[in-house]
Amino acid sequence: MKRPPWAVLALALVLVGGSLTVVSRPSPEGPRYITDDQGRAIILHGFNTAGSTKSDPDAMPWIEEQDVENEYERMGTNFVRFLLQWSALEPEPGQYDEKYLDAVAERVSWYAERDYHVLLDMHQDLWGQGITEAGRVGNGAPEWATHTDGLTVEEQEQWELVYLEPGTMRSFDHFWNTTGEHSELMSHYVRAWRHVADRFSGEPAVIGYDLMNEPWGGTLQGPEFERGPLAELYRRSITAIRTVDNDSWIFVEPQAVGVNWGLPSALPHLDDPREGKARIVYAPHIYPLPMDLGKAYGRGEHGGGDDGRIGGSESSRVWIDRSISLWRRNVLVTADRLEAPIVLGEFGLDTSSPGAMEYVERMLALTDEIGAGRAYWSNDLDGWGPWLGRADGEEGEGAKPGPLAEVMNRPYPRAIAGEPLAVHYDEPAKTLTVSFAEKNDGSVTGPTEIYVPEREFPEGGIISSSDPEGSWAAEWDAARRVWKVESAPYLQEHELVVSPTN
Ligand SMILES: CN(C)c1ccc(C(=O)NC[C@H]2N[C@H](CO)[C@@H](O)[C@@H]2O)cc1
Repeated sequence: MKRPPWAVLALALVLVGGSLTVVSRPSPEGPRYITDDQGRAIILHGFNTAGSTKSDPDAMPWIEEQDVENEYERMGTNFVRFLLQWSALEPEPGQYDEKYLDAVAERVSWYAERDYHVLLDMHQDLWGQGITEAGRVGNGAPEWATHTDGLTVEEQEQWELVYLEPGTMRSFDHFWNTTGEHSELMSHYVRAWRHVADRFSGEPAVIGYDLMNEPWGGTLQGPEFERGPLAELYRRSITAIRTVDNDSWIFVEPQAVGVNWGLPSALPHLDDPREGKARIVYAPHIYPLPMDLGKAYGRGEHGGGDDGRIGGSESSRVWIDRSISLWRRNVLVTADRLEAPIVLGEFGLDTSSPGAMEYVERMLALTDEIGAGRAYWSNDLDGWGPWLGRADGEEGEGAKPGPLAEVMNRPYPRAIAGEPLAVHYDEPAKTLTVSFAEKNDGSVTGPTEIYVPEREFPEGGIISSSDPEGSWAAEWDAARRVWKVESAPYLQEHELVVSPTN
């Protein structure tokens, strides 16, 4: 599909503009981490569930409980970014649909029973269904909160272009109070978050709240948007949530456009009024612009060397790698400004595209290297997800796993009993190394937990520690395929290595 020339210009801006970014050093003390109720650093690996929510009449994802079981069996994930819809939560101003929240709670319980962490994502794309009469393109905001002022919204072959439609722009401008005519909208949104947090503050499986998916500033863009109304929405939502929930983590996203591609975000530091350390998480997405322009991560199948043009696959991969490097640098700078851990809220692609699995492996290695959690977009049965489609045959079988499930199913530390220093998976050797520093403040009360897949680790594989013989112990939980490791409490640093059974 040919993309408009402006997109190529945008690509050049991203990749050239990024090189002009003034980069301050990421924090000298290294990455920050989300911690659980045992004081352990948790490493979140999972999926967005699900894109199908956007068009479901009940605003629920396609999954049944068996599919959660199947996901754990096939990939050992421990995290889900679960899509919510404001339109289902608050169908009329100030009226919340408790049956909708009951349905959400039921699905949260499916994950809770399997030791997952659930991130509740107030999802939107293109504001909401109400931007067009047919209601076919947007999702998120309820009709009563949608004010296009009669301006046109034409459906587009490229869905992203609908963001630029006059009626869509106006809907966002009213929400951000750029028009000064509907200040009530943001207040409703903030109160809706307070209602959700009040409902789930007692649910330990709910790790936190992702305040808005891929924010779009309408006529406000860049620092004016991120430091203006977007920061205002976040500050008001954080304050409202903290009146009912002191302990959940609050995830904030930069504006999507530009930052998804690798450009810097201007998001400012956000205070957290909770008792104790701040629990704000920086949750960007990555979709490298060359890929958004339809370029694959393949290596040279279609000719085209690295001649500097966006030509064949070889030059595409070079440009995509430049996007990824730019994204890494700018994400670390913003996370350091926010003094926040990083969770990559979305990354994904058509798994049938050339080089797709190499791209996924690149992103898995990158998030390990920067200490970030990750949620793949998405868990849907649409060629992007890990499933080839629903299994035929007996009731209760899950969807059939595809190549992505194979790549995702790898050893990782679900929880680390200290300050992580490095997590590295050596793909060729199928060996995981986890090193961490002892916390001597008594805040850590649980063991390190490491998941390993059946494939190379039929009985758990071989686990070793840098701790002296006899000062550490590893217990194998065959049902969950998890090593639980108690380490010597008096040592400064520990290194655990899990390798395949010979
Ligand atoms: C112009 N704007 C504001 C814009 C353009 C493109 C995306 C996008 O591709 N997003 C990537 C994926 N994220 C959503 C769900 O959050 C998916 O539907 C997209 O594939 C977002 C915003």
